[in-house]
Amino acid sequence: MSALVQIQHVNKSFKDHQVLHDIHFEVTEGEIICILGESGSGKSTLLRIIGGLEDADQGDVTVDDETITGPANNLVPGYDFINFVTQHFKLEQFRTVRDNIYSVISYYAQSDADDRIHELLELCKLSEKAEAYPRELSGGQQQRVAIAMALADEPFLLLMDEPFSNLDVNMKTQIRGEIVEILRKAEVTVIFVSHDPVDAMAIADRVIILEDGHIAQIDTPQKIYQEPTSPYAAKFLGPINYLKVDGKPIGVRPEQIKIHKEGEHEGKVTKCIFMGMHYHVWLTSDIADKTILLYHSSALNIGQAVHFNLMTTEIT
Ligand SMILES: Nc1ncnc2c1ncn2[C@@H]1O[C@H](COP(=O)(O)OP(=O)(O)OP(=O)(O)O)[C@@H](O)[C@H]1O
Repeated sequence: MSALVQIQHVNKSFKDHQVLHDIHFEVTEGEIICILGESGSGKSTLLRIIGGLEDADQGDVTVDDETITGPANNLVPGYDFINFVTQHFKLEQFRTVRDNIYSVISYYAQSDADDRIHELLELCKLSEKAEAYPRELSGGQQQRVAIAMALADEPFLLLMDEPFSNLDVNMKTQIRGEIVEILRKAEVTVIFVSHDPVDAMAIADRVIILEDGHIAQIDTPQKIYQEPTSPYAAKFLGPINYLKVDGKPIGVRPEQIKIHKEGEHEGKVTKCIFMGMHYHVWLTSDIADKTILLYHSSALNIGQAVHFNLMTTEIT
């Protein structure tokens, strides 16, 4: 597969504050990429530069071999083959679902527009809601209308800024699952920004960890989880313990620590909390400066002495 998006050595400052440093990566057609980083790390600025809504100071962005330039070079910033979805998507309240989608492609010949709307309603599982108004829809259904609208004119690239951050926590998993299914079926290339590692792991083919405007790591979620190249990248995808074994510092995920009566290392339980599927257990041990977190299938007593093994590939 060829690279649809190429970002080459992009730098960006606001006054004397450099927010992006030599950003360089490619996105293959059909890939879903998540840009993950702390607040202020430069995620939205990077997304806006890719979409032509912000000027880079240096560097190049191309999408399908077309050079993307920002507002300094375009009277109307943005490109018709790149669509944005944000958490604040706006549906027209006095238009039905069908008419909201139609508003994006009203310049199509009527029969083409009707066919496309039919396809999108099916894809986004909204066929039965075609004549409903936004106020008659659930949050997830409204989100799917926003996605249908973003896909309507068949963009090459979809840019999504924190698309799931406004969702109710209880509904987030389901809605996120529905959206990713739609995006996969549509075979659209997606770059989305999030600060939530679960979004990244549940959706992305590859994750870009942005630290203070620098790319800390780009890889699959699995690889970053198992082999992070820095403590910043490691902590972003989930809790991690830093231990010292044979004089060597290593990072170990909680699920890589197994309590066993003949375990190699010793510890003492300081806290144990029931979490549904398992207990979160905290231990003190000679091999760690801070308490160690692990998951265990049954309750342990505070003060109880335990032995444990590390089932690790090392995370340094
Ligand atoms: N138009 C602007 N003018 C001046 N500074 C800006 C502008 N836009 C962003 N910044 C600054 O650039 C830095 C990066 O902002 P950006 O919004 O890209 O970060 P982010 O990672 O998306 O953060 P968040 O997760 O909070 O949205 C921040 O320090 C922000 O204050």
